[in-house]
Amino acid sequence: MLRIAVQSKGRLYEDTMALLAEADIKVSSSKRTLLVQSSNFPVEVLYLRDDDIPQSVAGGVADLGIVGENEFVEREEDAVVVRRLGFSKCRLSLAIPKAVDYSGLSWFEGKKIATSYPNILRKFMKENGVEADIHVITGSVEIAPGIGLADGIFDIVSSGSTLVSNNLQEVAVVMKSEALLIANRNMDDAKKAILDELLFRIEAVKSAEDKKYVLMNVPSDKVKDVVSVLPGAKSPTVMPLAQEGWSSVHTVIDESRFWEIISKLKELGAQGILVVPVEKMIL
Ligand SMILES: Nc1ncnc2c1ncn2[C@@H]1O[C@H](COP(=O)(O)OP(=O)(O)OP(=O)(O)O)[C@@H](O)[C@H]1O
Ligand SMILES: O=P(O)(O)OC[C@H]1O[C@H](OP(=O)(O)OP(=O)(O)O)[C@H](O)[C@@H]1O
Ligand SMILES: [Mg+2]
Repeated sequence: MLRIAVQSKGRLYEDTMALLAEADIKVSSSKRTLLVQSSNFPVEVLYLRDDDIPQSVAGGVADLGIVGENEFVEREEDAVVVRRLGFSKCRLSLAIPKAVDYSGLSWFEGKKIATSYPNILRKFMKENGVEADIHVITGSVEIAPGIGLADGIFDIVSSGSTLVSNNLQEVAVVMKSEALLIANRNMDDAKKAILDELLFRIEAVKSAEDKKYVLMNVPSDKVKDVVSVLPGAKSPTVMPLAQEGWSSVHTVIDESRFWEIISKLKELGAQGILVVPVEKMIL
């Protein structure tokens, strides 16, 4: 049995649970139980605050964890990054009041910066030869300059709307972050085998993300032209239709490319185009 540490609620929770569900790993998300066994896969989920996930994995309380890169780097715990998961994308940035005329990093010399990420900030400031006064607070960082608690902040930015509503400007991006799957260094072979199966499933889910299965009817004399405008496909499937002179063409493409080629397909006489989501893909 593998134990996987997951955020109990917050920004990571939903995408993490969705990933497990797509990998067909059933776990009830009963809010009061902190340790829940899957009913159809040898894992149990330990629900924690995200701050505690790196340490629990490094120390072996959990075998695996899903945590933001920002939190993992900040905690400086020793665990293996097994896979980047592509969700909860954000960045850690320095921001200062909008009214300030920013002159570059040296502006922060001697200034007070509020943050929940002192280790990352300290390292960055040291590398850049700036001495600042780092003030640690655990939340509501963006209001610190407005209430006179600090001159600037170092915090998570995604859309930037929290900065805007607090009259702040982003002046430097220090690191980019996304959710990571991390693992304890000392898993035994039985646990590694379960991890391999889990990774196989995650791979299948991630490969299918944004992929569409496209089916269309094409005049048989245009099949070659249609195939030549279909991007990336290894080799589309071409089948005769019952109606003579027509063929059915099937392929898998990136959703983003679909809109580029749709008009070309129509020009070539493709009809009855169906676009179907792909759930899993084993390459
Ligand atoms: N606005 C955002 N957009 C995208 N990802 C984000 C955003 N805010 C946070 N994250 C990512 O999600 C992680 C968890 O954020 P959340 O705000 O839920 O943390 P928290 O308040 O510390 O939760 P906890 O109660 O578990 O300690 C962050 O460490 C970061 O990696
Ligand atoms: O750039 P934005 O899109 O505005 O996102 C950034 C904000 O999102 C997070 O907070 P969250 O909304 O999770 O609330 P919290 O402060 O309660 O953690 C983070 O702490 C920032 O404050
Ligand atoms: Mg936290």
